[in-house]
Amino acid sequence: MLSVRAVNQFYGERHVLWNVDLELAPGECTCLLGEPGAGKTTLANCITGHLPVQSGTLLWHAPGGPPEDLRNMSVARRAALGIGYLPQGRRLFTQLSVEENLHIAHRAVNTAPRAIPPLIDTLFPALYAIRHLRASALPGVLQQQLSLALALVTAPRLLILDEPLSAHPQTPLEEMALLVKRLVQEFGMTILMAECSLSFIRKVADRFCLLHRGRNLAQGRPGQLDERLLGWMAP
Ligand SMILES: Nc1ncnc2c1ncn2[C@@H]1O[C@H](COP(=O)(O)OP(=O)(O)OP(=O)(O)O)[C@@H](O)[C@H]1O
Repeated sequence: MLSVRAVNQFYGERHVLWNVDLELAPGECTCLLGEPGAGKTTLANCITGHLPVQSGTLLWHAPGGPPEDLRNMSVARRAALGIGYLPQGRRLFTQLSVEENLHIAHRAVNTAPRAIPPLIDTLFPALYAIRHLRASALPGVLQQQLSLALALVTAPRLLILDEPLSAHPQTPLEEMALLVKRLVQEFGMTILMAECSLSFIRKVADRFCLLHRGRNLAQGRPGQLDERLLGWMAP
């Protein structure tokens, strides 16, 4: 799905990602681990196009087509290819309705007629039922569902989630884990998720990639996670 090779990124003079490699296989959930400041959000932003990379390659593998280099593509073009992003923190238009928020997110990558895909109704029936209400009028848990729905409304092939548990504190771990598993198993999405909760990672991850100070420290299956590497993580 996506091959990240030898990616380096700087903030000014500061070298933040050092020759990072990451291979995302289709239909798998890969968890990106690392201490605060390890570079997880930076890597996510390099993939979505919100940050440029200084060197390295980002190859997108579409079924049946040649690999495409993402580096010179805009955020919108990458989103149109199928990269969805749920950043940390809620980004809603609070004065607009649920439906208007979804239409804006949908239209950002799709000029097709206004329509909310059935995926949203299926995953978030309570939210869909009150889609005419203003986002500001929703209780916290439904605002969190709406921010998730905004990342999903384009039916991405690769969904990048930046610390969804801490960004959605009112959504219980079990519920979030169930959602992630449904996205992978029922809707065939590939997921890259920055996360710090080990118990959550063990529930949903097919693979992990551990960053430390911007470098790949280890990659593999969750069963290979070495507890000695993870002393900084939440249990
Ligand atoms: N806009 C910026 N300008 C300069 N330095 C930055 C910027 N954003 C992040 N950094 C620095 O880059 C490094 C990597 O930050 P990043 O946010 O990618 O880490 P992270 O692993 O996502 O951390 P967290 O778990 O706290 O979100 C950190 O040292 C951080 O201070």
